[in-house]
Amino acid sequence: MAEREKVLEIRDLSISFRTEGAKVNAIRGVDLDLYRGETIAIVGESGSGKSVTTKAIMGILAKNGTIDSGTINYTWTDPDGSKHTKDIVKMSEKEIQSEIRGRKIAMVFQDPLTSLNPTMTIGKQVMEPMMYHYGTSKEEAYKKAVELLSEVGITDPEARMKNYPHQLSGGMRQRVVIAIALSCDPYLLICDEPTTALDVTIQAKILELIQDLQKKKDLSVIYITHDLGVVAKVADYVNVMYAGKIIEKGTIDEIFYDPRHPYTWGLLSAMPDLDTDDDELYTIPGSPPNLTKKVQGDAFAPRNAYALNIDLRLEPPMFDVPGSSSHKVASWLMDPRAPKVEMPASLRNRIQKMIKEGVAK
Ligand SMILES: Nc1ncnc2c1ncn2[C@@H]1O[C@H](COP(=O)(O)OP(=O)(O)OP(=O)(O)O)[C@@H](O)[C@H]1O
Repeated sequence: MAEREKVLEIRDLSISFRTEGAKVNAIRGVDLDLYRGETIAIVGESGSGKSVTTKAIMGILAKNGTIDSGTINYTWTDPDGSKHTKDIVKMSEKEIQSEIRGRKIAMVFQDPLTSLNPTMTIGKQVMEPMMYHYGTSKEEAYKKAVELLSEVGITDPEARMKNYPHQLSGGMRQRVVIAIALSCDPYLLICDEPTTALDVTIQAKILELIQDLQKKKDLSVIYITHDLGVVAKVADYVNVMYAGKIIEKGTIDEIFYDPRHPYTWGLLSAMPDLDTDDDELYTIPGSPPNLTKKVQGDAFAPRNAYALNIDLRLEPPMFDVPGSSSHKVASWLMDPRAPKVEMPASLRNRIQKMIKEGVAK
């Protein structure tokens, strides 16, 4: 197997927001790795910090946000084979704008309407980034834009170039957004709930499209999503976030078939499947902690039926799951001295079923 090439390495990232009267400690020491051609997913409930983490990578934090500590090292290889690494945290807005955002790293958001300009033709919107970042001539950009639209599955691309976003369906608009994202040949694509706003049948097509393009262009992809069904289809590695921290990470099989953190158990139990009625769906009791207050011990402890005494006092470190180099869990239950705790029987059954059906890709 070829050696894996790391493209992104986040270490100890902490981000806070100033709000009226209080500081929100939204991201509390995140470590994340991404390799070329691979896909990672960041999952977790609303407010766990998925978007803020990826926005920091793109240098688009809200004005009231500050990176308090950490590094976001991005590595790329130039056409001459030379390797470069830069810490995005230390780059100026101007550098990020010209080198990173929309060029080496591109993003696809949930709602294509918010990322498209309603007053500009599709063609102009696909052409502009190439002309801005690479100084591509208008003629060349036009040619490339038509090619890109056809590559993302838009039929009659020359006619579509003249259309405005409202003249296209939701799925088609998302294809245009993907074409724009790919127009500057990025290394890394960040997809923030890319299919949530779309019909189920269209969802599957868009995911397939992203996967095909990823293979063709050897892209690294980060998905952020609530939807574990999407994760199972696309991800190689999963990072589970809770209250601004990654609390479990591993390969797709490790997270879906051998989850260890009670929060991950909760997320998997809450995942709808074809046999579950919506009204019998499990929800994790309680709500996430207030991040304006100092979190004492394990942030999940108050919602955790398996919490130990130590969870209320001390924050758990990342434990390695024995026998795996990729599976890591921040829970005192992983300490060799902890009592042995089994996941709920209903989840165990569910996982058996998932294994049988081969739910994870
Ligand atoms: N500009 C801001 N000002 C204050 N707090 C913010 C700001 N942006 C984000 N936060 C807080 O940071 C935390 C993480 O938010 P984030 O949007 O990353 O969550 P998320 O996991 O992406 O949620 P969702 O799935 O709903 O998008 C939340 O507590 C949120 O309220």
